[in-house]
Amino acid sequence: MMAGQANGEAAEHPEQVEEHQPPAEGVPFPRAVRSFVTRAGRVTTGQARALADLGPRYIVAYDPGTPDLVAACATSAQAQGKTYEKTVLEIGFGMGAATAHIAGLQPDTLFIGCEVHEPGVGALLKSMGEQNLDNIRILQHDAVEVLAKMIAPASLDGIHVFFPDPWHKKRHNKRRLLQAPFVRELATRLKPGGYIHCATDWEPYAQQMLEVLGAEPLLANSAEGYAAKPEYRPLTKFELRGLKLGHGVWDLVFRKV
Ligand SMILES: C[S@@+](CC[C@H](N)C(=O)[O-])C[C@H]1O[C@@H](n2cnc3c(N)ncnc32)[C@H](O)[C@@H]1O
Repeated sequence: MMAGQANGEAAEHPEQVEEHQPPAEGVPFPRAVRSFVTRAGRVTTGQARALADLGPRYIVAYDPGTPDLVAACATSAQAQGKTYEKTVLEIGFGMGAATAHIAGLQPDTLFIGCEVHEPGVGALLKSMGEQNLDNIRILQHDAVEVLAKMIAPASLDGIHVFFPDPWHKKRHNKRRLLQAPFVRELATRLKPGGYIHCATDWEPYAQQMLEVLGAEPLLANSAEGYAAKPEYRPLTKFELRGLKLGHGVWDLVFRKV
């Protein structure tokens, strides 16, 4: 079971989808290989209403003609009289529970969330409306492309990747998001001193994260190995249930040197 399912995501598991095309050498994600599959999932009435009412204000269109999304967001926020101290990118926010929680704790930080699953986008917008949150922008697009085309070098204060799809089966491991070439790209987008915080409940993926983050010369581990869970990351219902059953969760926090 995966983290997102406890939040009401579609039951269809991405790893049920076969993928036959091999990845090209040295390319983070050749277009034949993506870290996600487009899942069926019903948009609820509340999510649809949030998409219609709040989407126009908070959803940012994917546009490779905007090479510095952080600056563009800062400019449009300033036009509305708001200045943010920091900008954090979250990749794969699922239903957005952690995103909304952290955005509520850190009102002076702008959170840019990428998620491809439309019910998740609707769910986060709904939470934003309910919690009166203004400091989140959403891209409903592949984060790999967003990072490559829209995030300028050294523009982010932080990156969150919570419970990325683990792609358990050996033949699917190549679809994991956190691999060396992509980690290098992530690191280049951080400001010096900026951080990347990853969490997973799948130990082999935790080990892979530790290995690839640890091997990236632009990053330094903030802990000896795995980190203690930072207070801002909430425990999801799924995670609490897993912890009660004795399942592990691993957090990793690395800083740009
Ligand atoms: C296992 S879920 C975890 C969701 C959430 N972070 C949580 O902790 O509940 C992983 C999410 O990442 C999204 N995802 C995977 N690859 C992505 C990509 N390249 N760009 C945007 N979203 C992606 C999936 O759609 C899915 O919702």
